[in-house]
Amino acid sequence: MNILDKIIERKKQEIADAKSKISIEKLKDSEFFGRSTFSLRETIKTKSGIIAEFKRQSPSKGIINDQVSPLEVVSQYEKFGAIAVSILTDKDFFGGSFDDVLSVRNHINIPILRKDFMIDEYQFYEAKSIGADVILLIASCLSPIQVSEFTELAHSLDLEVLLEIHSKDELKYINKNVDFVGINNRNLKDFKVDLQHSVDLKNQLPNDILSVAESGIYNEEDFKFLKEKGFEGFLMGEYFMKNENPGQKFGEFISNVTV
Ligand SMILES: O=P(O)(O)OC[C@@H](O)[C@@H](O)c1c[nH]c2ccccc12
Repeated sequence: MNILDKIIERKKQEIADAKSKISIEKLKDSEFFGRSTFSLRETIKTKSGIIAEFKRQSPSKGIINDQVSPLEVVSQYEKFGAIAVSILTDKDFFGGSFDDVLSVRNHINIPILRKDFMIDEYQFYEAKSIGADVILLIASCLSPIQVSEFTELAHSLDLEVLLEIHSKDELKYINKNVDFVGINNRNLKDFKVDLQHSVDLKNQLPNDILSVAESGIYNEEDFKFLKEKGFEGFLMGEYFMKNENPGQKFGEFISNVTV
């Protein structure tokens, strides 16, 4: 069984447990449920930029950084000009939690992407209840019909949708309602990173779609290469997180590239 299958199997269990503890009606009582969200789409339409990620660990890298708090990191991401932050909420494989989002929501004024493996409607209500603005749909975990139904549900909750694809076969998941298409430079099944593969795929996207280059951007050259190819957004985590002070590292990086 590949790692993605393992994650999904575990996720199903986790969702079943969560549902038995907290009903959707209860999630709707959250102080964040009725808030109006920040739009990443509006920002990215007028300026490209970096979505900076808070990630403690990953299945491919093990522990990346478990010494820093989400608040200290994402506050600096915002201060130095991230257009949004991404926060992993998967616990077992990425060391994240809902608290990581909850603890920063009232302290930053840019969109938060709840980064998780979305496979059930329940998770969209969860995302809304913790104060997320954007959710990720990973094509390789879903069917095209699920992508279109989940997109509708997300929009009804005022959440924007980043659809992640990795291969040519997944182009069929794109529908005109998704807000952005992310091309993952990393293959989630074997963790290989290939930037050229992403550029080739980008060239096959519909013209009017906003695109985000995701993962494996490890230096300024990688960034410039992808920027030149026309991506509007850049999702970066490990490169910042592996430092003692990820926010500071982000600040240095962004001052050395043209976003
Ligand atoms: O840390 P990196 O290589 O900069 O990657 C960030 C982000 O793209 C990556 O965490 C990611 C992209 N898609 C995902 C899906 C699930 C979990 C994680 C991810």
